[in-house]
Amino acid sequence: MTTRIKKAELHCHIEGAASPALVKAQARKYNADVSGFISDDAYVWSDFTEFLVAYDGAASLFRSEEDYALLARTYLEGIAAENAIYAEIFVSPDHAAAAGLSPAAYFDGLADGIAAAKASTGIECRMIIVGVRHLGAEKVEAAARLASSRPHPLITGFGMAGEERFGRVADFARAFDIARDAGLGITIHAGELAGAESVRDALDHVRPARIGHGVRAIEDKTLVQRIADTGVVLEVCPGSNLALNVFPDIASHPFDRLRRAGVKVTLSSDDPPHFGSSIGREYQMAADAWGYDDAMLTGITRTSIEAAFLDEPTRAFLLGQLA
Ligand SMILES: Nc1ncnc2[nH]cnc12
Ligand SMILES: [Zn+2]
Repeated sequence: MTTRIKKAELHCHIEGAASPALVKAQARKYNADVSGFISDDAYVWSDFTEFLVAYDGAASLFRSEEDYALLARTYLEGIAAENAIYAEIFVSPDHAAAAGLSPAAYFDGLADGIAAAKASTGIECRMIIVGVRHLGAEKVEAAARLASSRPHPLITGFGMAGEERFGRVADFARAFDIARDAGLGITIHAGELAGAESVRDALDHVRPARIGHGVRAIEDKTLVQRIADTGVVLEVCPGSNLALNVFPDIASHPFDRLRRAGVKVTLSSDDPPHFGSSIGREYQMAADAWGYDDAMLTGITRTSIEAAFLDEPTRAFLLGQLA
């Protein structure tokens, strides 16, 4: 069993971490109807486009600092119970604004939840502001400018999520230049819904430290070698890739092939309750599918913490817990 392995998660959308039960409680609080995307305590969607509708619907029910503090604390205490010692969460000011929350209230609410979970479990957490690709380059640049103002000490990165098939990566290059120039860690979703060319574009135009997913790079051997040579870290989310049918089954998932090719791979759950997953389940699935032992899995956690958008003292402290 992998329960005793110390874990880390680099790729989890905080609005996507809200369980159906929590969203239903929020719906009662705000007298909202969620039957369009929740049924029998499960999210209801059949493809990525419908997933985004459910995601946005859930996000719309977190409307105050207290709501977000509850969401962050619930998620972090839940993964700490699975022996996670570190997490980075994607936070979306565009979703908060759509729910009527200012960036400051959004970040303060999340930070309150992060502090509460750290006090109760010791888990460390940092935030990555994401632009939403299908809202267009102007909105993503606005998110990058917000991130570059360094609005909260726990915000250490900038990324982009949303519909990968919208627009071209080059359209967003300026947003990433703004964020990189402000000293933020850079990650971008690529190679999930679009193929190897999406990953190549991300490397060429964004020069990220990490790529969200990146798994369809496997379609191009020279690209895999380029990723291995450059040391760009992949935030791999196998449960998400199976649920969204990026790959039909775990046997065809390229996680282990990428690792054997020298690519730095990590494990995350992306939007855990949507995909019937959690960081604990991702580690167990890796152990079951690819025969990873405790040392291998701890090595994956070490890769995550080495790639984390973190200050060095905190990184050293976390790595010390793996020794
Ligand atoms: N898997 C995913 N891909 C792109 N955008 C997302 N937002 C939340 N989950 C996502
Ligand atoms: Zn994601």
